[in-house]
Parts: sequence; structure tokens; C-alpha cells
Amino acid sequence: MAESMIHGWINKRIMKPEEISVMNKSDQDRLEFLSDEYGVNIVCQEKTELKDANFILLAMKPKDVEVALNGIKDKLTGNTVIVSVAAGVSIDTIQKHVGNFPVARAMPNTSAKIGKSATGVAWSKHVSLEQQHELRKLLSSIGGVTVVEEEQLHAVTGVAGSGPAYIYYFAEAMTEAAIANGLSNADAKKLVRQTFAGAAEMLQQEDFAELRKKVTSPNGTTAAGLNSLAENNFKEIVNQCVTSAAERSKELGKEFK
Ligand SMILES: NC(=O)C1=CN([C@@H]2O[C@H](COP(=O)(O)OP(=O)(O)OC[C@H]3O[C@@H](n4cnc5c(N)ncnc54)[C@H](OP(=O)(O)O)[C@@H]3O)[C@@H](O)[C@H]2O)C=CC1
Ligand SMILES: O=C(O)[C@@H]1CCC=N1
Repeated sequence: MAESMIHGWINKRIMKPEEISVMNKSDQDRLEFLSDEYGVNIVCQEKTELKDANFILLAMKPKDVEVALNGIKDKLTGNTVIVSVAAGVSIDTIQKHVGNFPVARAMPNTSAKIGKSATGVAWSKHVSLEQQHELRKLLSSIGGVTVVEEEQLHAVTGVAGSGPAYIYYFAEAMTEAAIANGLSNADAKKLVRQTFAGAAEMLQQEDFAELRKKVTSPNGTTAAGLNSLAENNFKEIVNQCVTSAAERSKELGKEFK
């Protein structure tokens, strides 16, 4: 996720590569790859870069947040905003480890890489108006930003953070169905890719249900396909999918409190 965001920021020229420093737990090769690929710095042994940082992005798994925070807390100044993208981990939990520093939580998705993330964000009262403005600018450069209450980030995660994976899964299923109906693998992928790309662009322009109705001729092929989805409780399946992800986000928040 961090790489997607870095890629987006550099591509959009919102930050120069030399303004970004990266660290991780142990994978030195990965840091060197990021440095070679994007021109970003690798945080030095003494972590001096952290003292001057405007933002520190936490992009480790929720289970690793505590150790990561313990490793940086003595370098923090009140001028740094900690921005966590870790699913579920609350602002309270982060502040329990580091103190009452400015903390924000963002839930982006991997489309940040191409500047098309759907990102939800919430912050603690310690984040100044200027810092909020700067953070929104950073997040806007990698896609659309929606400011929400912290509790709503579970739902944001269920629908947007995890969302791209559902779409990819649907694309896989459509491809398999196309092949089962007689198309070659290559043709199936080409047709599915273009169908998703076209529909995604149309979604920006018109109401979702209106778009669906325009494709659906009475008693035609689309109606037959959609009836099959409805008979198989498609909306309920999608509801369960998003709810399960949101519930898992809540659980992660409790597990790593
Ligand atoms: N993937 C996604 O689509 C999204 C992910 N997220 C959130 O982003 C976070 C990361 O997910 P993802 O990018 O998929 O995970 P990855 O496993 O790809 O990356 C996790 C990174 O965290 C580093 N790390 C682990 N422990 C520490 C530590 N103590 N200090 C510094 N760095 C550490 C790892 O370093 P090393 O390799 O050296 O162990 C690794 O680089 C998760 O919390 C997830 O909830 C949010 C939105 C979308
Ligand atoms: O699967 C996960 O837990 C992370 C959070 C949102 C997307 N990926």
C-alpha cells in the first residue's frame, strides 16, 4: 500500500522523491528496490529523518503497529502528523503508544498507484487546520477523499479499501464464464477488461440504476442475466461481503488495542 501511495505522489509531482524516506522491519532488498525505482531515501540507522518529518505514514499490518510505534516514539515532535492506513487500528490505540500527538487514519486503496484511490480519512483533535489541509492535499493527489467519522472507517474499509479486490474477483468470474461460453482466454480477458473500463467511466457520469436500465431491454439478454443474479441473492451476497470486511476491521481494532 505504501508503494502505491509513493508511486502516486511522485507521479503527480506532489512530492519530490528526495522528500520521501522509507523504512521497514527487515527487508533491505525491498528498501533498495524502492530507492532505485523511485529515488526515495532510505531512513538511516539513527532515524534522524523522522525528527523533521511533516507526516509519518504507518503502512504495516495491524499486528505490527505497536512494535513500529515503539521504535519511533522518541523521535516524534508535535509538528509531525502520524497517518496510519492500518485497517481497524484506532487513533486511541496509536495515541496510547505515542501520547497525544496529532494522529490521522486514512483508508486508501491500491488504485492510489494511478491516482484513483477512493480514500476515507478521519483525524484526532490534535491535528491542526493547517495539517488537515496539507493531509487532504496529499491524499487528494492519489484520488478522491471523503472525510468521515473515525467509526465510519470500518465501512469505508469494507467498501473502498478492500473494494478493488471484489471488482477483480468479479472480473475473474466474468472471464471464466466467458471461456465456459466458448470464448478464448485472450478474447475473454480483452472483452472483460474493456467492459469494466467502459462501465467504470460511465459510472462517473450518470446514476447507477439509470445506467443499468439503459442496458436492459425488456425481455432481452440483460434482463435474463440480471434475473439470474437477483434469484441468486446477488445484493445480499454483496451486502454480506462488505459487512464481513467491515466487521473484520472492527475485530482488528479490538485485537490490536
Ligand atoms: N493492500 C491494500 O490494498 C491496503 C492495505 N491497507 C493497510 O496497509 C497496511 C499494509 O498492508 P500491505 O501494504 O498490504 O502490507 P505489506 O505486507 O505489503 O507491507 C507491510 C510493510 O510493513 C513493514 N513493517 C512491518 N513491521 C514494521 C515495523 N515494525 N516498522 C516498519 N515497517 C514495518 C514491512 O516490512 P518488512 O517487509 O521488512 O517486514 C512491509 O514493508 C495494512 O495495515 C493494511 O490494513 C490499507 C488499505 C488498502
Ligand atoms: O485486506 C486488508 O486487510 C487490507 C485493508 C484494506 C485492503 N487491504
